[in-house]
Amino acid sequence: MAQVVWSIAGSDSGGGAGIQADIKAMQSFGVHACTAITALTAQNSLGVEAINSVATDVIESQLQALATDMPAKVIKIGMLANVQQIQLIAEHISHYKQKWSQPPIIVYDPVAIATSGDRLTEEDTIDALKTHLLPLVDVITPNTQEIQLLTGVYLIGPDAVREAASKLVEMGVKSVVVKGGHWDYPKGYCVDFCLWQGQEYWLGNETISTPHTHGTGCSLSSAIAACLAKGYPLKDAFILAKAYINQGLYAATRYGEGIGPVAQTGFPTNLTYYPQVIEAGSWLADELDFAQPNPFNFAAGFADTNGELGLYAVVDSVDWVEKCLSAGVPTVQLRIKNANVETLEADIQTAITLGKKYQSRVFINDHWQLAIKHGAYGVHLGQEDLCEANLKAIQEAGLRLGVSTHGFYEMLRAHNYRPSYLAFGAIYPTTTKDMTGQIQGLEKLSHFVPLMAEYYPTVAIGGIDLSVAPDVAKTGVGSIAVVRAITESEDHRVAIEQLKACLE
Ligand SMILES: Cc1ncc(COP(=O)(O)OP(=O)(O)O)c(N)n1
Ligand SMILES: Cc1nc(C(=O)O)sc1CCOP(=O)(O)O
Ligand SMILES: [Mg+2]
Repeated sequence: MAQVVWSIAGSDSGGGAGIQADIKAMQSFGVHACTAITALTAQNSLGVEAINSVATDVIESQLQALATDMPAKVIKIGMLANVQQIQLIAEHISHYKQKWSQPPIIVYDPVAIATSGDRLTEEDTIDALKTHLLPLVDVITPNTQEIQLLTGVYLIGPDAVREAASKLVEMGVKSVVVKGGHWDYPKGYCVDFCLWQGQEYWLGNETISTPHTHGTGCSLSSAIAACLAKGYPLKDAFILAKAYINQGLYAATRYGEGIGPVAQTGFPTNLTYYPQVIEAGSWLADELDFAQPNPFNFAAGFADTNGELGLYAVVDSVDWVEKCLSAGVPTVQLRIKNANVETLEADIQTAITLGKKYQSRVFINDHWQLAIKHGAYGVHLGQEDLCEANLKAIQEAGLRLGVSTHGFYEMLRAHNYRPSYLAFGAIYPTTTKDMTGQIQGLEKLSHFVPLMAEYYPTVAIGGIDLSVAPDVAKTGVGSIAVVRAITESEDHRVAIEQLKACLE
């Protein structure tokens, strides 16, 4: 059954923003949208002609009907027309947070000013928002004007964005997404910011040239709400919502004489629409003056693997490397954790030699210095390793680079480095490694693969065994990486043959 998401917002008679946009955006991400309407605006593509706010008892009756039968996983709040409405909504949200067995996640889009420049709320609402609503908000999604209105910080650069976001956190908001659509900094680019769990995330793409941007704010926050309801972490919801808006801007058309609405298309399936993760070392990061801890850290474009990797065994000893290679596994990774310093280098050297003997690919996990020293086929690195490893040295030595990813954000971050392959995990729960909170499932895998398969060999890892390998293979992923399905099998040769057959 689809997850339920509520939108508490105003109706846009022009059909491009407000409740109308929210329902369409939520539907695009496969959740069920319920609504409580706060105002009936009279709008068209030329602007706002009237705001007819809904009486608080009428709003309350809508909330009551929903709460008794269709509680929401996520509640998106948009336009609140006056102080009475803010107080009413805050009281109800506070009650849901305390009383519901699963407290809802609150996404608040502080709709104060429409894209047309028209004000949508009464002047005295700002204080009421700060007092009553903001302390209940999990994710706030202001545009640059709205964040200025709420915090008094004028957004002249990235440090000002950070400062404004911190002020919102001081006001009680848990996470902040700042929409850069009106920012134009650096010139010609649209840069967005997210502060989540104390970490900052920056996304950027070239500004998409269209006048038809009506409803982008509402749609972005609704897409975020829908993705949160689907279980995506905020950093992934942020990326997906941004890609959704970009896709919609490319397809936007006019319906009246003025500004047309952003098109409401489906789940973004083309990498062209996805923003770039802005990281130290990249051109956009330099423009934004990001500090770069290690100059050697950034390198893009690694040697290729000449095709998909097939069955991929991840093992922790030279003995297992040889057993897998001799049984016909085309790709093997030596993954030694808590290494014995006395034997580590010899083990890595032997594994590399075995790879050459069997003319198969042997990747070395983590120990990139030894992998370079002994001429390995490739190294496999995790996301944290990307900040520490000398990527330039790996690239210049001609080693292949495989990178682990867990979700959309990490996938796009890895894409900055143009590695030799991308691994997606953990697809299923596993006992081999603690992957709490990082289980992706088949639905997400089936989004990752078509996005990336055109550019990289793809690998699925985590909890994969013979019982699920055929389903995993159906996503089109080029390789299945396993630990226990081989090392804990009764007969590794039989297991290897059966797993290989799933990929054929
Ligand atoms: C093929 C493949 N995919 C993912 C991983 C995990 O790598 P990493 O994130 O570096 O974690 P550790 O393996 O080091 O615990 C992998 N090893 N192989
Ligand atoms: C080493 C590893 N990395 C993962 C990731 O998702 O990055 S999951 C994983 C463990 C895979 O072991 P098994 O096949 O026994 O479940
Ligand atoms: Mg590692």
